[in-house]
Amino acid sequence: MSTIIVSDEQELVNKLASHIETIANDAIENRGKFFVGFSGGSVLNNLCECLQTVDTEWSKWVVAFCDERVVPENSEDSTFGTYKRELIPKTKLVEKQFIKIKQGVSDPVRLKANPNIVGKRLGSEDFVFDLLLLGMGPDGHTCSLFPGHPLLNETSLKVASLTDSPKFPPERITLTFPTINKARNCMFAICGSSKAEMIQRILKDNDDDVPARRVKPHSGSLYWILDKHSAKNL
Ligand SMILES: O=C1O[C@H](COP(=O)(O)O)[C@@H](O)[C@H](O)[C@H]1O
Repeated sequence: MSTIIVSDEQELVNKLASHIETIANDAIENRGKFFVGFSGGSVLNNLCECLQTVDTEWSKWVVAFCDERVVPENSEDSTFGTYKRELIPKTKLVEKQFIKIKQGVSDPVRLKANPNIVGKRLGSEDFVFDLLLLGMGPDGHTCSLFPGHPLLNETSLKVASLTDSPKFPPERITLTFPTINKARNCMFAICGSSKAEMIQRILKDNDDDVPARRVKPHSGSLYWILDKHSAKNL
């Protein structure tokens, strides 16, 4: 595991950019494509900023989501919708490179079908993400895997739906730990003192009750890029 502590958000954005560029270009050189998972929440702004400086073959990228909120694409809560508005116009990524969920589906039967659609697009049993770019909430959740939620213990589904997210909106689709922990690289980018207590519980107290602490790639690399405020208790 690598823990990288930087002085401010701008430095965090620069570090993210250089790590993403290295991992993406290595994947493209060795396997011809780069499979990456983007997160929502505050890390989305850091990613939209840093990706504009990355030097890569954009056409080789395939982008999925670590989690997505089941809301219409034009909602400001839609993770894909926000990347569509904030990132696509500023890079050479195009919409068809994104593996999206069916947006705005709210009835439980169709919602349950959504993970299958996403799961199919993620390919065969041995599908592996090259990189998951992860955030963490002040309660320690990552993706849409919340403290105490039964999905923390999911062992068979690659992608799951939930209708009881404690954070708005309640209906979401999320990668599960079996998929997350198969990734070649998992990279958290965390800013702000509201995350300091959870960072302490994860990196100092080794507290497995915190969902983000359960990100432990089996044979991949784990990075925590922290600003000095989130790292203040370490
Ligand atoms: O709801 C979500 O929250 C987490 C953390 O977001 P933050 O705004 O507290 O940084 C995010 O990683 C996840 O993708 C998102 O759907």
